[in-house]
Amino acid sequence: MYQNTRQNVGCFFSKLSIFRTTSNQRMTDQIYMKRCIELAKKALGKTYPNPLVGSVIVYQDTIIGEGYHHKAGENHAEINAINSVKNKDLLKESTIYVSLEPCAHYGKTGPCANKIVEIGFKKVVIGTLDSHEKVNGKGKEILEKAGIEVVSGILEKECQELNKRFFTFHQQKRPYIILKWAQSNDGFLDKDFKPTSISNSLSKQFVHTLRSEEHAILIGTKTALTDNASLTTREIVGRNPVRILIDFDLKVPHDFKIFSNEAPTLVFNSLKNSEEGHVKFIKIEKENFLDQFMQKLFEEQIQSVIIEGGSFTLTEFIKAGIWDEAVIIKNENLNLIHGTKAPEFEFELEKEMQLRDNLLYFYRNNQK
Ligand SMILES: NC(=O)C1=CN([C@@H]2O[C@H](COP(=O)(O)OP(=O)(O)OC[C@H]3O[C@@H](n4cnc5c(N)ncnc54)[C@H](OP(=O)(O)O)[C@@H]3O)[C@@H](O)[C@H]2O)C=CC1
Ligand SMILES: Nc1c(N[C@@H]2O[C@H](COP(=O)(O)O)[C@@H](O)[C@H]2O)[nH]c(=O)[nH]c1=O
Ligand SMILES: [Zn+2]
Repeated sequence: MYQNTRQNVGCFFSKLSIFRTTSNQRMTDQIYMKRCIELAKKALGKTYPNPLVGSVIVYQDTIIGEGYHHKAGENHAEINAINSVKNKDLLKESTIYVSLEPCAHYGKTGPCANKIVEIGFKKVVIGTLDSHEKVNGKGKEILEKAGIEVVSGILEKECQELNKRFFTFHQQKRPYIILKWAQSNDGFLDKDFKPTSISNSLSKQFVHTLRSEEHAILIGTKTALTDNASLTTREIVGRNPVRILIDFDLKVPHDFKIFSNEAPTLVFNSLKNSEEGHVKFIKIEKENFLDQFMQKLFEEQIQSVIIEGGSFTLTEFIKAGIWDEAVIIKNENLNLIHGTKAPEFEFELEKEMQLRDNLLYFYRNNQK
């Protein structure tokens, strides 16, 4: 009996130590995965239509290589991480961490899963599987079939959040939609229907950063006509998003800033289909507009859109429930009394931020 108890206690402690080792390993994996996410984010806004991916290579608890995907057409994260390792002899004894499942298809570069097998890594740790139809578990399968130990789902939620645009695009066959506007204390977008500066210079820089992170930016006809908006990221260093204009009757004159050669522009209209330099006109019916629009943006491979207004355009998306995030900038010291009313928007606040006298409210659509 005493012997049995000792055996049971021994068994309990050995199970506990296995549990401790596994949970320690999981915590270690999370630390390296966090670094993969950090690396991937360096290319935020620059990889379209590709996802953001980061990778680190670990040999005996030391990072010996790091890489991330910089731009579509260039090396994938894993390849950049492998290339960064000085002593390639260590690779066979190393673990490669990657925030997204290694690819299994021939795109502009060869499959990373094959490269990992060819090198013969000891272990692969994956953040999240890739729902892109060309990968979707196939990368993991290649690795496992080659006898490599694969662990997946490390910081899975964070890795999915990292590629929220990419996943929404492939799973829902539409771009990730962010609504954004600035309103006065009394709820107006402008004074007397004329362009009005509501946000301060810090918010403006913040908005230009948001613009640089998204694939495209959208405005409606009236905003283009009233504001002569350029929709660039000139307040910061960052890429200009693709500009999208809804202009059924092609009312916006060709010499307006939205047609400048600083970025490509897509004009959704009811008159013509044509490509004129960096401006593409896409014909669309008014009926059932939003569904058709989402489909056409999917065909154009637009992965995310920040919608900057005006009120009519924003409200159409809010009413249809087609949005993923919203950012509202409020200037509480400004009353405009008369003008374009801000969209009606009553959703649960996720977080807020203060930039001098501007309050920024952030929302996420949980009702999709
Ligand atoms: N403070 C802020 O953050 C912002 C302020 N503004 C201000 O807002 C004002 C303009 O806003 P608003 O008057 O609401 O106009 P919009 O800029 O939203 O333009 C509305 C027009 O766009 C076309 N359109 C857009 N979406 C759709 C759709 N889903 N279906 C059909 N047609 C569509 C229609 O054109 P058509 O009638 O030709 O068919 C519609 O009349 C401006 O004064 C501007 O300065 C604008 C943006 C942001
Ligand atoms: N007035 C206003 C905004 N207006 C938005 O910015 C667009 C102009 O962009 P750009 O031509 O690049 O300066 C304009 O058409 C409208 O969509 N945005 C804000 O953050 N705060 C503001 O106070
Ligand atoms: Zn790859």
